[in-house]
Amino acid sequence: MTQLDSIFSHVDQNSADYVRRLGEAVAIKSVSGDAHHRPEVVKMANYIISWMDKLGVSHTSHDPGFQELDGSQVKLPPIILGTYGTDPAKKTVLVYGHYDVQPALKSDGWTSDPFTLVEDEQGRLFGRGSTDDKAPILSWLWVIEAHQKLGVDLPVNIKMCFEGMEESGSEGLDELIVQEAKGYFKGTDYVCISDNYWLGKTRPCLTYGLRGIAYYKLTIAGPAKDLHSGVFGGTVHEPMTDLFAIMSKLVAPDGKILVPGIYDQVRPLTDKERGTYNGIDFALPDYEGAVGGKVVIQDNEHEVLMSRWRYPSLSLHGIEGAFYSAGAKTVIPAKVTGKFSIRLVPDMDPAEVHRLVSTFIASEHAKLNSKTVCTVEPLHGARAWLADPEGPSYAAASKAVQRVFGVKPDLTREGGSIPVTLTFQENLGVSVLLLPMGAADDGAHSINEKIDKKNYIEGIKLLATYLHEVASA
Ligand SMILES: NCC(=O)N[C@@H](Cc1c[nH]cn1)C(=O)O
Ligand SMILES: [Zn+2]
Ligand SMILES: [Zn+2]
Repeated sequence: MTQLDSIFSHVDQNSADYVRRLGEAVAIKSVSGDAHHRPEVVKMANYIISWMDKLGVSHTSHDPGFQELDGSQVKLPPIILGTYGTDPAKKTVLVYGHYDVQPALKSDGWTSDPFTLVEDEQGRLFGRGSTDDKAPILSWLWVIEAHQKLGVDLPVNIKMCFEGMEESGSEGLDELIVQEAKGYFKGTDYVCISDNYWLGKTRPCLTYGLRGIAYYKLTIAGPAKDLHSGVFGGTVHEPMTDLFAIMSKLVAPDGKILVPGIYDQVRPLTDKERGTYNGIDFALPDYEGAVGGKVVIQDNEHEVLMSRWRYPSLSLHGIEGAFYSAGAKTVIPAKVTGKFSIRLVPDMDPAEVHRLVSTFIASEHAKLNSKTVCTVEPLHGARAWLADPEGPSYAAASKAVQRVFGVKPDLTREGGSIPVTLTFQENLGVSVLLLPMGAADDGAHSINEKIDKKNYIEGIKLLATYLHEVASA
């Protein structure tokens, strides 16, 4: 039996424990976007630290300071830097992940409590953060534990960087990476991140590109207080009317962004790039399954992939300050804030995007001839990331996929954003690889987020095998 064979059977034998521990982590409501949950985010950091202590991973916690959230100063959760092994004869792999999660309420439409991990008869593990990103970050720890339990030498040194603000703009992380590039992060040979998803449900993939993001708050303020629409309706400029008018000018129903100049910065499509879409294992019906309805704009697979990976998109997310409860309250909201974001692609620059967006919104507001006050505030911005999927780390990951799953992985890009990928690539000057565990239908950020038990357990084996392959690369 090889070392990896014994690790695989150890992982299989301990699968119930891994699921139970994922349940402990999911029960911690580490929602970074809500100030009320900040103590839970810190509790999740402590949960990880307690495992690091048990496993002999040395660690330091970095305090990024405070952020302004909902009008008050809120302390940011720690960035945890861990070190396991410092053997100069071994390669060093830096793994990154995040322990915060998106918000979730049962009333959003979850079939079970979002913070109680529930396994169904198909082996799906439902719970907020199950796939994004709690199972992946815990898996790195289980890989270390498996080696220790079996007395197998881990063939690489591992550095770990786990943050608690990824879902809310990664506050303070870039600064720490720049500051520690020649300190803590020195000696990193490769970066590996498990925080995205396969393209479908069966074939694993290696991911070499992500879109960036520019997130906005658009506020329209009018009267000093909410008004009775029977008493004042028809006599005042209404913030909600103006907000709807402006937000409807940002994007067309066919997904085209209407902000003038926004497509000028997009890198042109070459024949070489077009060729990379051939042979990717991706089917429209499966995608519609993940979407949960027949509402896909494009009518062929390549166009869907290009629209997700290499063209920008603009999504309207919500409105703060608007009446949304049951009943028929006849209110004129005094001040409303629309939230929207633009996913950025190579070569879009967040500063230039901000200039175009704020100029356009100011001119659209001026056209309304309204006495309301309109302000646009960028919340966070990050450029797109694109790597060269060649070299020892990608080759090692490809071999690992073939060893664990018996198939060659697809090479993919993705439409989401993990801003730290570019920061690592530019500041550490090493290859960055995304090695996902979850499947396309996991529903990250959505209701009923899940990870399939099979993906979790085989994912632990995948990360272990990747480390062994990297060591011999
Ligand atoms: N798993 C990565 C992920 O979900 N990233 C978020 C990052 C983000 C940016 N602003 C709010 N969240 C994403 O939406 O892509
Ligand atoms: Zn994530
Ligand atoms: Zn996420």
